[in-house]
Amino acid sequence: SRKTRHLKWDVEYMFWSPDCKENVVMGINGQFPGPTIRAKAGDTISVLLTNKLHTEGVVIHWHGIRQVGTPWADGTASISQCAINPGETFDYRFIVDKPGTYFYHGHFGMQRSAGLYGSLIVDVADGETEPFHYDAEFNMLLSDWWHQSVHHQEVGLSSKPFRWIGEPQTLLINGRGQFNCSLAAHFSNTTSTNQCNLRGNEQCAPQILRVLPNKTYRLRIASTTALASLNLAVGGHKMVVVEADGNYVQPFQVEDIDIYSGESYSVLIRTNQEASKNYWISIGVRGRRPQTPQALTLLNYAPTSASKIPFSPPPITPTWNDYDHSKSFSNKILALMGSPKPPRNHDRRIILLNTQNLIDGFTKWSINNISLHLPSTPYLGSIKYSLKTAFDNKSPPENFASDYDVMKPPVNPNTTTGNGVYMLPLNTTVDVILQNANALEVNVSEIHPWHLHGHDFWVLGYGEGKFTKEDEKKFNLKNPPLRNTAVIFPFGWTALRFVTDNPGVWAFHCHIEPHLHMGMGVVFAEGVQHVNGIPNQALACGLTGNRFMKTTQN
Ligand SMILES: O=C1O[C@H]([C@@H](O)CO)C(O)=C1O
Repeated sequence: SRKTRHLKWDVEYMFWSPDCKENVVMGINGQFPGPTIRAKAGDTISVLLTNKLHTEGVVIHWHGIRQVGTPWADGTASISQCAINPGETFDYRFIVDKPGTYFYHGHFGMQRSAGLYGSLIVDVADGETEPFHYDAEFNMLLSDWWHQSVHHQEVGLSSKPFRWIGEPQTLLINGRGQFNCSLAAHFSNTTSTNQCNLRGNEQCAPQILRVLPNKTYRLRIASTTALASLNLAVGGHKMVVVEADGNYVQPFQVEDIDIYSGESYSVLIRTNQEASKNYWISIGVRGRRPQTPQALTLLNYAPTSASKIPFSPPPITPTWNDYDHSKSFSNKILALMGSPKPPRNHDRRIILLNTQNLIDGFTKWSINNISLHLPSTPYLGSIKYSLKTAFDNKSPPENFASDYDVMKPPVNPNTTTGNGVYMLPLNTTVDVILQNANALEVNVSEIHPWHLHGHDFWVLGYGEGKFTKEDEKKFNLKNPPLRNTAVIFPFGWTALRFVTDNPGVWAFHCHIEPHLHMGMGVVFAEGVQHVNGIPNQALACGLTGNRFMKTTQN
């Protein structure tokens, strides 16, 4: 019984107190985070999205949904569609074909950082079952929050001298965090932290996970952070990881999980601990020197009162730069037996060097020495209709200079902007090697979670230093996990493989919002001549606007 789920959404700015301090957030239908979409695999989602912002366009990306046959609904401004103007409505209509834990978010400017996000949960189709058992589930959408407005942040990032956004003030769980107090001040040895005095009905009050003893719970955890890499632990409870980015994985047990921006996991916990106690769920920052307190909430065993403080302090986040811990977690993620396997060989290999650079003194990120600057006409229309002046037709480089030292800052940090695309013919197997490098400062290389639109890819492996031809011998072709986001570790590389079976124009970028703003992404155009039925409204701007707005359907 496949059905179409019709939703009507208004996007607007509103006052909200995500971390007990009032601010302006982007909300949907008066809610922050936006409404959770719940559907069954095979359903069609139709979101009639009205832009109620007074002076800005908006688009929404359905993160992890491949948009097979509907590339114009991917919600990427300048890539798959024109931004929706104030007062206008766009119908996002697409099929959710695979069960899993997903989310949606703004993909124009830094609107995701401004709070434009929500959860998208796809259950198995009627008559199907998940390959694991659980009694009930909870949904946890993780994000990070700054007090400075996103406009202020964008101007700082685009200024000379560069002004970095710094670390977040607060981590949020389902849009809720505490800035000026702690739920666990009792356990703190500093007196500067106040114990929170919340009634529970505040916008910043934590959502408590109420559980029954001796049951199995599925925690659906997704991260839409603007910057922070996170680690999550449940005091006194082990977790069994069963899903990653909407794909089943070989179950494995851990004490804590790392989750990077753009990723999602399902973990199972068994409520087999003493039922007269409560337990902390704690989330802390990884990969960057933290200046943000842990996010906390409670696992509350019925019938114990939720106001009973746990017996033990919150689980401690592993040291921020303990990358061995992170790598060990990443290497445990393997596809569940029976999952689709990658082709044995690749047709094309694209190596992408990630560097921090300067353009006329402005700080940028570049891929093979080009910092992405999106054109005003969306690629989907300009490629489909061969509007050659819409963007740079020269293909971007597929590799970088062989003498480049990834362990040192760039010898010549100067670079240029560009908007060229990688043209990918249909039905080819593409390998992408993401190569990390030293940033502008000596001995600094950062984590970058890379997200691909329109596809899942197989993660064939991670390695240290510069990728060499020898490294491909170590690729996992047996049970590599399918994902839509994969991290590159400092001074390392990550190898991905995917098959070009989905006509459209797909962004592939660092999911750290300020890094994308600074140019850290590329664009793949895949069999665009096979795309038919682009709604007029998706192209009503730039050169396609001039050309096509008079006809009814392209
Ligand atoms: O893009 C970034 O800029 C800063 C720093 O490199 C310069 O201030 C930082 O930590 C980033 O991730």
